Amino acid sequence: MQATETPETTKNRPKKQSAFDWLYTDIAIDLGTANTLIYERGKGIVLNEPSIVAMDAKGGVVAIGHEARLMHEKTHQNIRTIRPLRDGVIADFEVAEHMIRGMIKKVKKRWYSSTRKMVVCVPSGITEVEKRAVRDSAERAGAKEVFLVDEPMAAAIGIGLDVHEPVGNMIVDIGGGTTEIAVIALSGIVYSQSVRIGGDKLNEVIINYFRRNHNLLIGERTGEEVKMTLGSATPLDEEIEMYAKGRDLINGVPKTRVVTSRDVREALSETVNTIVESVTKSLEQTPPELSSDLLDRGIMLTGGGALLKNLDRLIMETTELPVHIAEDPLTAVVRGTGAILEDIDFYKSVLT
Ligand SMILES: Nc1ncnc2c1ncn2[C@@H]1O[C@H](COP(=O)(O)OP(=O)(O)OP(=O)(O)O)[C@@H](O)[C@H]1O
Repeated sequence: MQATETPETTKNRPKKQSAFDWLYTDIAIDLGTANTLIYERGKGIVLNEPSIVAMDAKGGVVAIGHEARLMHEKTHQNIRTIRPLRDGVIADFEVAEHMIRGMIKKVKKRWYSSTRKMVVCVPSGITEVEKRAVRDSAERAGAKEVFLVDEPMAAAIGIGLDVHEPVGNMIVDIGGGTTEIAVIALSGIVYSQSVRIGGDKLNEVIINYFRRNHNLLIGERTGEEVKMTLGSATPLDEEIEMYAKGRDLINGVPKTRVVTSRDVREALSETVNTIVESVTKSLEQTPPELSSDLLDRGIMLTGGGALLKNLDRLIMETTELPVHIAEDPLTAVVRGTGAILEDIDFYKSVLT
């Protein structure tokens, strides 16, 4: 893909550090449950691909990212597709390492260049052991120096908030595996909550809905497509419908069923409400002075889940606070991680 210029890349062009600078690449990586994005110092976002690896029976890598996603759920016994991250954390170390290595290879300047600095974002709720696993995977994938940053902090920087200010900001980052809710002030996370519910769970709920109500077995990709097309948190001005294809569970033949946005909303409501309840719980835990900042600033939604129709409206109605969806919510975290990479000294205090 073509590199995306951001204000950080144009403002902070990398200074040459040594005569051998061209031999190295410094990167920032948003290692997500659903998508992995890479930002290269001085260039911007250079890779945005699904976090999937296709492997053969002998453990060799067949494909990574987009190509592997096309094979997902369509493989035979000699190929399997694996998503190495679950709930925001690495679930399969070996495959995660292959994936990081393969993605870095895709964006490498030259075959002989190596990765020097790597800034990686991690969910704020992960354990020290899980953090160690991320660091080890990054190092084994070739990084000489690894820096970790909490995802909501990276998201806040990515959407242009001044995280050093003595003012409270609430970020709700809804990814594939986790929802991260954090109140940030003075370069630190004052309060955070990481719920292991995200877009994947919503897909699963839709798959179960079809199984229960239509005796139809649909795949993960179809479930996600239904969610993105019809899914909503509150009634739509104009309700919509679509056809979904799958396998009939009674006679085993391929079938098509019509599904409406109303049905999908009903199926999603319990999970969506859990996300909203986590936001209200976080508000209850926010210190009063920061809480009053939120009255003016409101809540910022980032991550792909922020795009679920009317989710902002539901959170606004429930909390009675202004709710904003970040511009390009799917890239907010990597843009922030990239901004940190561009000026590590300035952002030293936000690194974990
Ligand atoms: N228009 C949309 N409506 C609803 N959900 C969407 C939409 N677009 C993307 N998503 C969902 O967003 C999720 C991916 O978001 P994102 O890339 O921010 O997650 P991630 O960083 O990979 O996950 P995590 O942060 O949990 O590790 C997927 O579950 C995807 O289905």
